[in-house]
Amino acid sequence: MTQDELKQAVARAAIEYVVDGEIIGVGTGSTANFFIDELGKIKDRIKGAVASSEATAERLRAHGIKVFDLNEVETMPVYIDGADEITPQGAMIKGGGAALTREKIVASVAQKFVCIADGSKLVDVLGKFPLPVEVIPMAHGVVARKLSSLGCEAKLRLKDGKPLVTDNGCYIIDAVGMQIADPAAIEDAINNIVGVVTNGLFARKGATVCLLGTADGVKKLEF
Ligand SMILES: O=C[C@H](O)[C@H](O)[C@H](O)COP(=O)(O)O
Repeated sequence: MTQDELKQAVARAAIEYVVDGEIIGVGTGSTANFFIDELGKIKDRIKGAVASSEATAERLRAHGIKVFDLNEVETMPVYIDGADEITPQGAMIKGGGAALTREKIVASVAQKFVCIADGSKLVDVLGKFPLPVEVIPMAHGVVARKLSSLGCEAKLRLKDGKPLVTDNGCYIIDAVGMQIADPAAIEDAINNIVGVVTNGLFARKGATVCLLGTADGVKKLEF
């Protein structure tokens, strides 16, 4: 099976977690996109969705799914999203698509986080994938220096030769080569740097369930 077929398989399997008549939290990225396409097929069963990015909102609307502003929603039963890395304990790195802050916000409102990922995303220790850190633009230099002092190479993410600008008008610094033996401690330490909006570690509130696409079928990990 190709990686896309594995992503499609977990996207289909995640439909089981959709609660009829409710608002569903929807993530960002290629796996989440496959999920949105599946959600489109059962759109009449749900009230709508909260999107974790402008790209996701656009794709949801293209399927005729109503997109709610998070400020209109107090709680939702489930948030469904991909990950860049996930451990057997449910801690994740997210933000390869620069949507980490909105993802963390929407996930914080959901009762359950269902992570959908192809098998290549399962790792024993996080950190091979560069850790994304969203920063206030005027602070990117000082934040990069402080990140470097934590033992990584801090690289400003570029797009077409210019700093990539997130949906929140901020920049992303990718922390390359960070040793993440204790994800919760690193998540807190980075979030405490002045100028950081948030970082892509989901350790404090990680996944509740992970649907992992493998050659032997979809495996379910519960945390
Ligand atoms: O900002 C992007 C998100 O955190 C994605 O969920 C993550 O990068 C995984 O994306 P993909 O499903 O494309 O591998």
